[in-house]
Amino acid sequence: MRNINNVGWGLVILVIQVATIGLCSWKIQAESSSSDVMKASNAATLLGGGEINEKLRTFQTAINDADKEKASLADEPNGFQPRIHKAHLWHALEGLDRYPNYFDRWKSRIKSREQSEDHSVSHNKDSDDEEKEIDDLLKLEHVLRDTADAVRRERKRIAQQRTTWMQKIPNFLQEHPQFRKFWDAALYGEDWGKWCNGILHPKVQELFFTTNTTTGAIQLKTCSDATVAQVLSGAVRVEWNVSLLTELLDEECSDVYSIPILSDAFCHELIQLVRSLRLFFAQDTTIEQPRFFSLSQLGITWLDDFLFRVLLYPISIHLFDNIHLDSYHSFVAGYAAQPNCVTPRQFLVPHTDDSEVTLNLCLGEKDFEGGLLEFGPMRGERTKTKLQTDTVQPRIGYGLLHVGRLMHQVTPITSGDRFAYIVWTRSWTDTRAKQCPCCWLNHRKETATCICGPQWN
Ligand SMILES: O=C(O)CCC(=O)C(=O)O
Ligand SMILES: [Fe+2]
Repeated sequence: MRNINNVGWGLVILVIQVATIGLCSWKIQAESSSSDVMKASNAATLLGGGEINEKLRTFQTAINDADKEKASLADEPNGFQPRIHKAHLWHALEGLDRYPNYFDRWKSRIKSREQSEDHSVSHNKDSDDEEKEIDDLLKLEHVLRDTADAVRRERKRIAQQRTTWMQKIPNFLQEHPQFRKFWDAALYGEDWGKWCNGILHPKVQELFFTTNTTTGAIQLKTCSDATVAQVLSGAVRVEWNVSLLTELLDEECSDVYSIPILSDAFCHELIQLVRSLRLFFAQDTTIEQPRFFSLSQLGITWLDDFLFRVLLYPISIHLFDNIHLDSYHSFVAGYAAQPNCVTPRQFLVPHTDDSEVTLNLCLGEKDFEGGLLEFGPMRGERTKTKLQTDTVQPRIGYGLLHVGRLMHQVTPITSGDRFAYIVWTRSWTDTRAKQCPCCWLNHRKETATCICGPQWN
């Protein structure tokens, strides 16, 4: 384990790869090229941003086997299939307002195909084309409406699921009154002393908090006037200075940092809570069972708020090249050699997370064996293809911070139970906004086959 001081901050900065033709640069490029064309030619003949955007498409319908079935269901004389080809949907969404001639691309193609297919039939081609154009617009509208409906249905399902779970909590607390404090709203508004009492790891306590010599109140060092409620709600932002963080963070392996967060005792209490909740819910056959519990979704939001606002948000700014996180999702994952409903995993395959930055906080239990974390290369980097054997032994109460793009896996657990409190965070302004998500997922470096690439624009 290396102290972060030794590696220097230059090395810890994650270089986010920006796609050669990222969305933003693509827009700027398209606009400036079109204005050049506008100047050089007769503006009246150029519609929708200039001829560079109105060039004839040479799109070939190339669909894989899985899509063939769907395709056969679609009544497609002209190849415009926004449900199947995301490029069609993308261009219609991005292009319609800026390129009013969008559908003419397809119209011209249909026209030439029809002409070459049937020279003998003589009917009014212009009106046929117009019908197809309208047909395409309707098709697009249907796809958009169906997608919006699916999103609405999913949101409703999740909201109902949460309501059902929340309605069960009073019964749970009647059976398990010892867990009432987790739902105690007073924790939000009270002074920081409560945080130091039993919840936090002593090292965090010592470095993050200070005692006001006149009032005796415990305060957060870097914004001493802020109350717990102000910080947890995001009304007051926490900013950690580099020297404080260097004292607290260790680099466990390349691009993975550890930080002490929770006390052993509190980790143990959390495990008891999760175990009891799972067993309580499992008795109820009338409700949909969550695979993993998210404490926030069950009404305990203060812990996630604390992890996000006091640690993840301010630390990511320093650690991961000025990433500004804006949302989070957390869950507690349980592992055992013989998986069961409380600990459904035995190991975890190599993967990357659906997150910008991940916090992986080990809760224990004590003495579990196996369940090591192995970290590999960054997704999108071609150079290393095999998962490296950078192994990290999770420590109770310690969190590991890494970007979601870093490959990782969990080795099989051989004895005992292992629980990890995982927080996935997202940011609208970082990797996902700068790089085409599809290229990112497919390790694609060249843009030739990307719908954001030049041949499409
Ligand atoms: O259990 C762990 O330590 C890792 C879990 C994880 O990577 C995940 O759920 O995405
Ligand atoms: Fe993961």
